[in-house]
Amino acid sequence: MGYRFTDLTAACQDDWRAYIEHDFVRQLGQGHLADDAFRHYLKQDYLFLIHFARAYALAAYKSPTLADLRQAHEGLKAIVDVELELHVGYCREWGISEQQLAELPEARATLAYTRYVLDTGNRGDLLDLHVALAPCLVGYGEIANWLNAQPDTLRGDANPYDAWIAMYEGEEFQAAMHAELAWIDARLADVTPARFDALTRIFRDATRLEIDFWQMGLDGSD
Ligand SMILES: Cc1ncc(C[n+]2csc(CCO)c2C)c(N)n1
Repeated sequence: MGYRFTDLTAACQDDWRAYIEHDFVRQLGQGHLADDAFRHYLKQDYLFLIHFARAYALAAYKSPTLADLRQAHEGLKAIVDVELELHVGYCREWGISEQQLAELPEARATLAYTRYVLDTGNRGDLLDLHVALAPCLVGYGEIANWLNAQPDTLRGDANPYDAWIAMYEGEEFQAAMHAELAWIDARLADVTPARFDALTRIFRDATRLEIDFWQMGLDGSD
């Protein structure tokens, strides 16, 4: 007993590295990711964010305390009022209109990942749901930090994806990531080994679905 978040990543180290260091991420960092791969990713990510907002609404429903309810409410507001607006603006810069976003067919990788998270939250409790969301929240912060540690990562105007890296290395996002880590660490401190194994399965599934999401971007698959 006395588990921490790092025990989850350690328990599925190969999948976690395959997610953080995926070819999509490497190519984005080096600035030579194909435009169309990034556009496909951006479009599907719009749908992903909508379902992610629903997952925060589910977290509100699953909240046993006022503090948890407030946290879920803040997360939902941040996605609906800020992130989705930013995303729509970012898509526009990449030539994707709001009309196009509204009419998008959902790719299988998006369907699989988002519905998996919602189903896990429905079946389980608030900790199950947070663990299903963790690869998304914590992973993107770690990806930005990993990219910054690579000598072949290109920063500034020379890299068309610089703004993407900047968003996730930014103070605000990194602070949200650390708050989530602290929340999960506090909950994991007193789970049993059997419960930790069950949470590890959720974390691994969600991490593998993140890998599929990157691969969908590279392959342009629907
Ligand atoms: C497939 C996919 N996975 C993770 C993220 C990152 N992300 C989405 S919502 C959110 C938290 C916002 O409060 C974060 C970090 C993404 N955009 N797309």
